[in-house]
Amino acid sequence: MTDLHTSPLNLPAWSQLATLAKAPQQHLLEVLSEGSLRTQRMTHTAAGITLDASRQRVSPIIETALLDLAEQASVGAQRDAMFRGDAINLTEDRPVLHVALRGDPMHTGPWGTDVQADVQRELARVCDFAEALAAGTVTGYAGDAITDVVNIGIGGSDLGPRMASDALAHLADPAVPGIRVHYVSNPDAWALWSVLRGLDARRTLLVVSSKTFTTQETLTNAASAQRWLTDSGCPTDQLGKHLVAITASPAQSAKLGYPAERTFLFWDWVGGRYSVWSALGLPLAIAIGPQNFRAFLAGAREMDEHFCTAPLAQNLPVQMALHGIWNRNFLQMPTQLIVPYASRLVRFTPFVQQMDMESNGKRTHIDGSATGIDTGPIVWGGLGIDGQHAYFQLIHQGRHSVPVDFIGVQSEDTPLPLAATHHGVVNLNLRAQAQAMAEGRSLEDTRQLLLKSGMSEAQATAMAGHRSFEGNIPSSILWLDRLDPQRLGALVALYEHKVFVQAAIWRINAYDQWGVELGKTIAKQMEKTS
Ligand SMILES: O=P(O)(O)OC[C@H]1O[C@H](O)[C@H](O)[C@@H](O)[C@@H]1O
Repeated sequence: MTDLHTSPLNLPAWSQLATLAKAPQQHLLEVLSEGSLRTQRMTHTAAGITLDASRQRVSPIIETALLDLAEQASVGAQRDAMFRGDAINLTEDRPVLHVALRGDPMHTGPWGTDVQADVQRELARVCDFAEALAAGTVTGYAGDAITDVVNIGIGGSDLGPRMASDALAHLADPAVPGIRVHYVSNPDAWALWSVLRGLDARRTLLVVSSKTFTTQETLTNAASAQRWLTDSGCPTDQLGKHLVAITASPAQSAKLGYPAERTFLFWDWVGGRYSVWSALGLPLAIAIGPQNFRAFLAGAREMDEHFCTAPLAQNLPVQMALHGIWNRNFLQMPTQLIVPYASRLVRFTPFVQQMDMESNGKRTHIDGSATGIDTGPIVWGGLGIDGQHAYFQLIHQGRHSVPVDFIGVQSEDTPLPLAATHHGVVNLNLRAQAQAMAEGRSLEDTRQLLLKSGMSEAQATAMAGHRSFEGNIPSSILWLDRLDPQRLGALVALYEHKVFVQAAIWRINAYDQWGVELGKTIAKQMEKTS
């Protein structure tokens, strides 16, 4: 790769944006009063997801400068290098090819035939195994069909499949007996016991998910769960019937006794936090069925195609990344709130939190120099409606300015008689919050309202400060047509590419995570000396 900047500070568009940020800007209330033309211009759809970015604090001239920044930072060339399999993870000298995991099974992508063959082979193994489980042909030591799967893994080996299993829980029909999938990540004894105590060891399968197969927390839980199996009657020489390993280090899992035919592989070029598309998605494939798992991959592929082909001005991940950079680096907003309004997306924010913060929480450029600018935002949040009754107060009236991603679902098909009423309440609230945050309510408007409600002049003046809202809080709304495997796949890929684009502009390596090492090293030293 040639001609890549080392710091965005050297790019002309960065200086232009810095100048624009100092100039007075219109309040969002005024901006939005321009009407629907702005909304049309700033609303784009791909893969069943519509991004309405009209409430971002950008004027047309800022939008153009942001697009210039993406061009000058060679985002397109960097994207192509990732899809080609160049070793863009420079500190670990590895390609970054999670996109190949959801590539078209019928057409080899730019990553080439070797990667394609490996990916499709493991995907077929995963789907076959999920099918065999569903058919009841996978049995335990006493010959009983497996009914419960316990995924033991942490970080990237937990958050993705767990988030997606929750988001797509409606695909498991409670009237049809299926396989129940449980997740255990924390090595606290209760976390494991609270799952195992309800299970029958003869019908339980342990799926130990770990890229490295050296993670202390996961190995502690795995050893403890194996002990529970043997104490419950499983003969030691039959333990293999209850074990599955998912790993990029098969030598390591073999050493710990995991049978090769029950070991599902991924590779060092898949980052843990980008691994839900790989064999690591096995618990998800079990929970929702292989066909739905393939649809999840297909949705991500649709977003990949959009990312690779749509002009930058209409490119969803590029637009989200640029608005994030404007908020982070030029409007000095250090956090990013993500609030899904569909309760099934309850784990989406923690999932993106790992993906974004572990990827872009960096202070060193790719060339080893210090960035000198802020990089990845502090990602936080949770379900929107619940948040309204908790921390939204600070967003509306606190002194921090917090940009928001609202995530909503257009159509709802829960078979509850009043489902449409529920859905109306949820989406009405989403829209109301986005509007309230953007427009606010001025001191004078508030005072007038209070007077109209019957307050005296003195009372209204005293109360107005407490009851007015500055507004001007930037937000985007992401509307999913519906919550299905395809849209969920596309949504996850959208955030992955947003993170990629920001890293490409900041010129940091989004794909290593040296920051988690020091604590682990100290824990090991402490273990030795205690
Ligand atoms: O999959 P494993 O090798 O067990 O790693 C599990 C997790 O732990 C690490 O500390 C990293 O911070 C994560 O990126 C990773 O997903």
